[in-house]
Amino acid sequence: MTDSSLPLIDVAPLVAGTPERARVAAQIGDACRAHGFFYVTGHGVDAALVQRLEDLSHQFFDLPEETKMQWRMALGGRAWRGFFPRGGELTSGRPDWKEGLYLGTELPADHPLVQAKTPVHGPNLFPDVPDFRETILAYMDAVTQLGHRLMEGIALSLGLPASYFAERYTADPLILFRLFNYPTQAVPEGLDVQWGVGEHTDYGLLTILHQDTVGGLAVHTPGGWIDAPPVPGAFVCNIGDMLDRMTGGLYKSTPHRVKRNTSGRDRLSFPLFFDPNFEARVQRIEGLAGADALDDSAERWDRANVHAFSGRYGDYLLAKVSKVFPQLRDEVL
Ligand SMILES: O=C(O)CCC(=O)C(=O)O
Ligand SMILES: [Fe+2]
Repeated sequence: MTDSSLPLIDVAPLVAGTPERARVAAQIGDACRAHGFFYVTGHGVDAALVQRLEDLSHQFFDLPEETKMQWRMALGGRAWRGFFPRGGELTSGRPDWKEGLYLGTELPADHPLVQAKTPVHGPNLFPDVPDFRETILAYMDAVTQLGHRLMEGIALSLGLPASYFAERYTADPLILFRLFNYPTQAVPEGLDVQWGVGEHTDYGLLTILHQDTVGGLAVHTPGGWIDAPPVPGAFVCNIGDMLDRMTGGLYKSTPHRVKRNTSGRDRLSFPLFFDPNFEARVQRIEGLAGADALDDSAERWDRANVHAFSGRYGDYLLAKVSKVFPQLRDEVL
């Protein structure tokens, strides 16, 4: 256990594909039914790679804002990539007190999906910090591989074949990745900021998050808000709206938020969103016991009923993202 009540799961057998992975899958299943949040260790992602990404991210965020604005999101166009400044992203209409770099699977300009102007697909806007590009790409690759293994565990935990999600949704997953910096600096007078990130659920299947040692993430469990403090060497995983939708609410996408950082040190966090392919049509999994697909919109942060959604994952995502970055909506939609 950790010093919060979220479970810590050693996923080494799942990563290695040994028979003990059934036991790991059962632990993941318990966590998804109880909280939708868990920590993973034994994940095989190189600690030195994670440390290198932290060091380079500090180098980047320590640059003057006008330098970082050379890589601003407006220049990323439909690919939805690049830097956004403090207060530049909204949750439920209010600015969050964080800055970030939006990234995703690196696709060249002549890739068919980019040629077809598919939103959120394209080349990244890599800042001019030595080794940053290579480190980001290596990290996204390693954590995406982990995402495939964790989805196998989630499938097994539902009594499905390990390849269930890969066959339907994630052979070519949509990977969005963000580097966030939560500045410890005070919020300027007159800006209506309450949180580092306001309460929300994630949109897709599974989020795999590295956070540094500062802390601030909290999870809204059925029993109330609990902290998800940093656990050295562990990733925090949580399930998103599409898994809630597919499982008929058996695995809930759990609301979470990040406190404003007043620690005296900037806080870094790196969420990687492992999501269905943009074109995938999201369907309910047949025959799951206990899945009642209850409309819980009255209690949800966004008052939405995820079970009423049908269509392409990409459409769900775009509808959400345009609320977060209203200024980019016209560019992309
Ligand atoms: O920074 C964190 O700890 C969480 C960020 C988050 O919830 C998100 O980006 O969806
Ligand atoms: Fe989140």
